[in-house]
Amino acid sequence: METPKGAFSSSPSSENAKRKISQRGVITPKKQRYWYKQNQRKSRPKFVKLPAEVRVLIYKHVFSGTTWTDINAPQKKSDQQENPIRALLYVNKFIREEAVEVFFQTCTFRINHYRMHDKWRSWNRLATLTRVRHLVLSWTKPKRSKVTSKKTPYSFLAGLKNLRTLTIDLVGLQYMFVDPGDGPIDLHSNLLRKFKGRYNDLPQWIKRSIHNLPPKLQVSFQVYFFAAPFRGRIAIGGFGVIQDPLPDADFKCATILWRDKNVTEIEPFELEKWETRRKGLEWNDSSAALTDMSYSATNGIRLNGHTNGDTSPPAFPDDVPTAPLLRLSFAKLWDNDLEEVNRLLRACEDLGFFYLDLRGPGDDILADADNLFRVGENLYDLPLEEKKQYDFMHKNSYFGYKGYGANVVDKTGRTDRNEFYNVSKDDIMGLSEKLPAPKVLDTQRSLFKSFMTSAHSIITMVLSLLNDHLDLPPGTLANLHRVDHNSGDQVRLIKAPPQPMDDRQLTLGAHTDFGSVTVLFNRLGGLQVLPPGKDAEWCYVKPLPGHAIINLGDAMAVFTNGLLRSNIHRVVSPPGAQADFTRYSLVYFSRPENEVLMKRLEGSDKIPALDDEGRKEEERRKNEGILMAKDWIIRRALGHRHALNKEKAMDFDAFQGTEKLSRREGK
Ligand SMILES: O=C(O)CCC(=O)C(=O)O
Ligand SMILES: [Fe+2]
Repeated sequence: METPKGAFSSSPSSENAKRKISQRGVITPKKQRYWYKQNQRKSRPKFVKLPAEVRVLIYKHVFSGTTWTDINAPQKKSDQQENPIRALLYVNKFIREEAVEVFFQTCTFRINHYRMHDKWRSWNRLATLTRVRHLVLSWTKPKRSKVTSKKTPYSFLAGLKNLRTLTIDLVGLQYMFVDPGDGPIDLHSNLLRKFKGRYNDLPQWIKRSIHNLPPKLQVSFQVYFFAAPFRGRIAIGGFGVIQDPLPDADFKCATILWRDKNVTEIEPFELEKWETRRKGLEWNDSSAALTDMSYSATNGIRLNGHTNGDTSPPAFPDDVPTAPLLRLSFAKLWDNDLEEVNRLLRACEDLGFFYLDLRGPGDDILADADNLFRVGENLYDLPLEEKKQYDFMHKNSYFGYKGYGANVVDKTGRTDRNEFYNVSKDDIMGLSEKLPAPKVLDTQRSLFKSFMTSAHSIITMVLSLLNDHLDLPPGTLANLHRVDHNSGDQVRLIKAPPQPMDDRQLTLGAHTDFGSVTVLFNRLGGLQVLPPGKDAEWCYVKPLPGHAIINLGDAMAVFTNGLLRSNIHRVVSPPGAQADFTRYSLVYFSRPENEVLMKRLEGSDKIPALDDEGRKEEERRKNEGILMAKDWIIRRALGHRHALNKEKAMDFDAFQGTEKLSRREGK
């Protein structure tokens, strides 16, 4: 909401403020002095002694988000007591004159058509009408039609000279019931018909009034969807229109979130997203549905018990321990900025994790990442049966889909709490046979290609800088990771739904990444790293907008015999209130080309020589047939799949990566 222009930009004691206030014609300096003295004399609380801008902030705080159904002032003392917020306007003349402006700028008036017949006459006469900025008209088809007059009750709209937003809420709850377990349902056409019906119900004179509103006025219609538990069944419905009846109107749709039978949040969304929403209308995950009946209302009507869908999640809390990742600039590294390169080296040796600020030169990949997050949401909206068709583990491939709970995450045999889908770089770049994939992915191959190309070039830059630092022959690392050669590089789209409050477990088990360099995009918290050292504790990595999280994997630790770190990390429920939200994340994993050997690299004096333990380790890899990057990665990626490996999936020693090297327990 706007601050009254210029009126309160400095303290009342300053000449400037006095001049501005008096220019506004609301309070003259004389009046101000008078009230000030009055207050001093009576030794009342010194509210008016506060700087004017602070008073305005207080008024705003009190009034913001309030909705009123009555434009008239409360007439009696008892009205004011019932209405403590508006009572602020009646404390005294000074406060009223100041606050009333803020009141009208900040709050919304709502008129229900049903009650118009006894309101509109008095409203028509009100001088205050010109001050109203935000109005919601809610329309219910009257049961007993009291509104007979041909003279439109909406003539008062013409008096709303300063109206900024008009929201037309075609209330009229339409709902249907669905039994849990009914399986996929397509409600779209049904709801569409009902919404159109609501709009058609509007009398011509209302439509005319709406059409005659000033062109600049922002008119919006509301569409609400909801899904709410009701006597062991699910009521699903919506109200409003979803068709733009005014060609130039700013059409808005909204999703309502119900919690404990109350509307707690309304999320607006643009019409272009309607198609995406529509897909969400299919309720297709009946196995996950309704484990929690307390509420559910999501992007359309996707019920999975705990999710509250894609209303904006709260910020990452500031009272949880976070890992001290360095924040590096892509632009500076690209320019070979000496200081920035030194920080990169420090980050790769100390923690093996850092943030990369991509804003500016990395805007393209940031935009691709945003789009891929949406692709991820569409992908996971597919029915489980369809997604399962793309699980290729039985063909000894980790590309494709991994179902919820398919991996063991600890020695006790607990399973993960996420789904993911791996998209192969070789497939997208046409370097290998095309894998079967769902349409939502197949139609996005050029987006994947663009994202993969950008991610790979970031990785090549990091590898080249590390190469210089390690004094390896020029191009050594980059030549083990050529984008046009076969490797296990992949994009991973991950979805982790919220977990029940009393049963939160690992979403993704503790691990080191299997390959070389990982580029990760997070929106919600939940990723944790275990810093080196014996007594270290898990710390969250706070997602930063415009930044990727970069980390090194097993191959870099092996190539450099532990000089560079491949840090252990895991994923848990997002911290604080974020835990109620579905966590999507997006990763690019780069890996050495298929035939590269997982061994200490030759050719650098900086890389420590292998000790006995290290030599044994290399020998073991050779004997187990996992010396080649390709085999190393398959073993790591599929080892914990219980459907493949049964009891063995719990053997964390058998499938370990460079965890021990990463722990540096002695240091
Ligand atoms: O989702 C995340 O933030 C991390 C995922 C991850 O570590 C992985 O897939 O290897
Ligand atoms: Fe990872």
